[in-house]
Amino acid sequence: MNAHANSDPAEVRKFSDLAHRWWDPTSEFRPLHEINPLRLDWIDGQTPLAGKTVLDVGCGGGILSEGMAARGASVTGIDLSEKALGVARLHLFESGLKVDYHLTSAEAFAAERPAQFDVVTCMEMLEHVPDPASTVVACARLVKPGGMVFFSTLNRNPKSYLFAIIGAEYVLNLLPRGTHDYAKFIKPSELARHTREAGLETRTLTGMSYNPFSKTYSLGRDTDVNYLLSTARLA
Ligand SMILES: C[S@@+](CC[C@H](N)C(=O)[O-])C[C@H]1O[C@@H](n2cnc3c(N)ncnc32)[C@H](O)[C@@H]1O
Repeated sequence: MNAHANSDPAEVRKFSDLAHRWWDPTSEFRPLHEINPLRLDWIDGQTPLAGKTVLDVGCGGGILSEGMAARGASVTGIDLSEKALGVARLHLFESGLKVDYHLTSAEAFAAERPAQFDVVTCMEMLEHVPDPASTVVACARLVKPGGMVFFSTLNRNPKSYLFAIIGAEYVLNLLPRGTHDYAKFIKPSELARHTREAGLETRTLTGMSYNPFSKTYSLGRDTDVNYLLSTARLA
């Protein structure tokens, strides 16, 4: 397979165009900054990150990658946006952390480094690729047998359309218009089928909700809009 076949250049361009604002917590990337402590604790609580080798697929400017490195993991980040990776590399000078960034796709990296990582994360990325099942297979190939793979994405139903597109992009202006394409949202049952077919066993399904009054995110049982799925590769 062509290394970059499973990518939509328009999607990658969206992130490249905004990349210079990645680390501004008041910018379009504010939601990623705000959810970062929640998802870090969620991952760390299931597989302590200290001392692990971790691959962050679709790492962008490195918000999650750096968070995991700060918790003692040896982190590699991959993305297809050269600009986002440029910002990620520059930010290491500011944070003093160490992350190994590469411009490549999950599929190409899986061919190069199969079964090399204790943990793989693929957060807020699957809804931006043409063939999410292919990305899931690549993540399963990249993790060591017995290792964990973590995903997060957006559910597909009328409520998620209302909250994630109308609410976030048109009413609250949390995200630029056009950030998300409803047709690419993925139901938990669909993601669970992709992971099962890739040899990954489901561990936990957790919801993430935004409260527009307190302007805070929280994890919980409501998987209607944003959700996180943890899986383990069969040993
Ligand atoms: C919403 S950002 C999420 C960044 C990061 N995972 C986080 O949650 O903080 C989506 C990222 O996926 C990247 N991306 C989109 N399509 C990709 C592909 N086919 N392969 C690798 N990265 C991709 C974009 O360039 C962007 O950096």
